[in-house]
Amino acid sequence: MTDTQTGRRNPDALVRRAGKRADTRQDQHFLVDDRVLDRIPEYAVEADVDLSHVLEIGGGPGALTDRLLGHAEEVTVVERDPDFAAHLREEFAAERAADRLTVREGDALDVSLPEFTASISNLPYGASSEIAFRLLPRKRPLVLMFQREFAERMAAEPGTDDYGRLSVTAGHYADVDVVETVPKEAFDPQPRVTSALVRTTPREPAYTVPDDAFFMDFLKGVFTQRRKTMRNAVRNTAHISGLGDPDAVVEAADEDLMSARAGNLAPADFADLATLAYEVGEPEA
Ligand SMILES: C[S@@+](CC[C@H](N)C(=O)[O-])C[C@H]1O[C@@H](n2cnc3c(N)ncnc32)[C@H](O)[C@@H]1O
Repeated sequence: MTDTQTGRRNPDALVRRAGKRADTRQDQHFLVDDRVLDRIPEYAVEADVDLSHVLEIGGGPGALTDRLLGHAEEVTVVERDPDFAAHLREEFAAERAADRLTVREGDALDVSLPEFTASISNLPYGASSEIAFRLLPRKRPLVLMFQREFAERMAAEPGTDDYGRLSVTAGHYADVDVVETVPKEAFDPQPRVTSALVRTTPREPAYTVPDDAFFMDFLKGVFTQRRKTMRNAVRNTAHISGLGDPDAVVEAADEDLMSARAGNLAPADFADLATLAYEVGEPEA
């Protein structure tokens, strides 16, 4: 199981030992490239991230979990597949690592997440955006594997085609760096797409918004009308943002911002606008 030269568990052997075929409908594409696996936690170490309690979403057979236990004091893994959750508990039970590892069987979109100091994960790509929107407001450093296009949208700058709700949300909470592109060959079974690792560093202080949930809904609304002026987008998407009086927002907001399109505004502009909208636009309670 353990490579005697590197002291690392062999990911292929872990997959075999899990005694289960990967189900790609559940986004089960496992990392089998030792060099990539070794580098992932290093991206956190080189940024001086506090690794006292690392959250891993989607542990699978445990090759990344093994690396995380090599760096973190405590690791919590959330895994939806009951067989892999049981496998992870068993795999590390015999080791001293067992008392540093908590396995939570469940869906990362609805299990309660512990207080963590960082999240390092090779995510299920089908749930990337929901998981990112769940993790970013926790304002903790993240090292996450995504589909490459998703990573590029997350890091996109205003005025580019890739810039959207995801870029604004990510840029609102954190500085975002795409630190590595990972080829399909690093996984088994191979995904159809190229992957990329993103590191986010929380902004301190973040731009403040009065209510995170309202902010997310406001962004969702105006970006569904990204080709319209903000004036029209704010008015037309009140059913999404929950604004009772969108006209009051348009009246009170800066003319230039209302004449711009969502794709050209910076994260700080959205924070200001959402704050104003929350104050004067009668959002749903
Ligand atoms: C891309 S694999 C990564 C596995 C392992 N960490 C690795 O790097 O090889 C994603 C894992 O997430 C699990 N998963 C899929 N959807 C999930 C969800 N909604 N919540 C929690 N785990 C999920 C899958 O069962 C799978 O084990």
